[in-house]
Amino acid sequence: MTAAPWLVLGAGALGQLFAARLAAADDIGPIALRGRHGLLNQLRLQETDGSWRSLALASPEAPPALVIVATKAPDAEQALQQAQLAPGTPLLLLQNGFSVQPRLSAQWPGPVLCAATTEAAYRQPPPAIGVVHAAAGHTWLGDLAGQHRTMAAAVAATLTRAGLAASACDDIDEKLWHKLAVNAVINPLTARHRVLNGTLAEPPLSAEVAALCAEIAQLMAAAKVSPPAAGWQGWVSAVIEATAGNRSSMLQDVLAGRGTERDAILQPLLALADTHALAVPRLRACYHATPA
Ligand SMILES: NC(=O)C1=CN([C@@H]2O[C@H](COP(=O)(O)OP(=O)(O)OC[C@H]3O[C@@H](n4cnc5c(N)ncnc54)[C@H](OP(=O)(O)O)[C@@H]3O)[C@@H](O)[C@H]2O)C=CC1
Ligand SMILES: CC(C)(CO)C(=O)C(=O)O
Repeated sequence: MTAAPWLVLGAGALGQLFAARLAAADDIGPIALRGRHGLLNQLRLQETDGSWRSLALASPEAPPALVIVATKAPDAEQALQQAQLAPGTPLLLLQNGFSVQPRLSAQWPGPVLCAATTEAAYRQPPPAIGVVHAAAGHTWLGDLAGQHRTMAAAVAATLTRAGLAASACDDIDEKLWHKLAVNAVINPLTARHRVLNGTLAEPPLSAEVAALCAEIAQLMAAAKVSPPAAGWQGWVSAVIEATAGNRSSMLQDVLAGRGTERDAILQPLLALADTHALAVPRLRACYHATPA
C-alpha cells in the first residue's frame, strides 16, 4: 500500500526546499507541492555544495496526511482555504513571527504543529528557475498546547530522514519568540536602511539594535518568556554576526516590491506592550517605518 501523501503548500524558497528534500528521500510517501496556480510536477534545487538536482513531484489523489504550510505568514489562511483540505488534516506551519500560529492553533479543527527553522533558502531571481539551499540548519517542532508530542516526533523523524535535521520540543512557543526577536530587530532595520545584516553590528545602527533588544527584553520578561542563554542582545548580535553577509528576507521583499511580514513579526510585540502597558517607542517607530 502506498503511504498517504504529504502536501507542501506554497512553492517559494522554503516550500521548494522541503518538497525537494522529502521527494528525494527513500521510503517517504509521495510528496506534492502546490503553488498559487496549482500542483507543480518538478523542481530544481541547488545543494549547499553548489550542485544542481531536478526532482519529480507527485500528483496524488488521496487526501494528504500532513500539509506543510510554506507561504508567507499573511498568505497562510487563504492558501489553506483554496487547498480545500479535509477538516482535521494535520498542519505544519513554517512561518516566521507569532501571528498565524496562535490563530490557526485556536481555529483549525486538526492538529497544528509549528516549526522554528534555521534552514535558509532563496529563490533564484528570474529568469533563472530553481531554489538555492543557502544554509543547512535545524528545525524545531511542537504544538502550542503540547498535545501532539508523538506526531511532532514522527514528523521530525521523517524530516531528519529526508536530510532536514529536526527535533520535537516541548517549548516551541519559546523558540518562536526567540526567532521573532531576531526577525523583529534585523528585518525592519535592514529593510529600512537597505543594508546587509552585518551593518547592524557597526555604529550608528548597533545603538538602534541595543535599544530594540532592551524593549524586547522588557516585553519578554512581562510575558514570562525565558531569555536565550546569551541574553536577548547577545542572541540577536550572534545572529547578526553569523548572517553578516545576508540580505534579510524583509529587505528582499521590499526590494522586490512584495508585501512584508511586518505584521506577523512586530504586531505580536506591540500587542504584548498594550497588554502589559509598557512603552516601546523604538518598536513602534520600526513598525510605522516598515511597509506592510
Ligand atoms: N526562506 C527561508 O530561508 C526561510 C523562510 N522562513 C519563513 O517561511 C515562510 C516562507 O518563506 P519563503 O519560502 O522564503 O517565502 P517565499 O515568498 O519564497 O514563498 C512563499 C510562497 O507562497 C506562495 N503563495 C502565496 N499565496 C499562496 C496561495 N494562496 N496558495 C499557494 N501558494 C501561495 C507564494 O507564491 P507567489 O510567488 O506567487 O507569491 C510563494 O511562492 C515565511 O514565513 C518565512 O519567514 C523561515 C525560515 C527561513
Ligand atoms: C535570520 C535572518 C535575519 C537572516 O537573514 C532571517 O531569518 C531573515 O532574513 O528573515
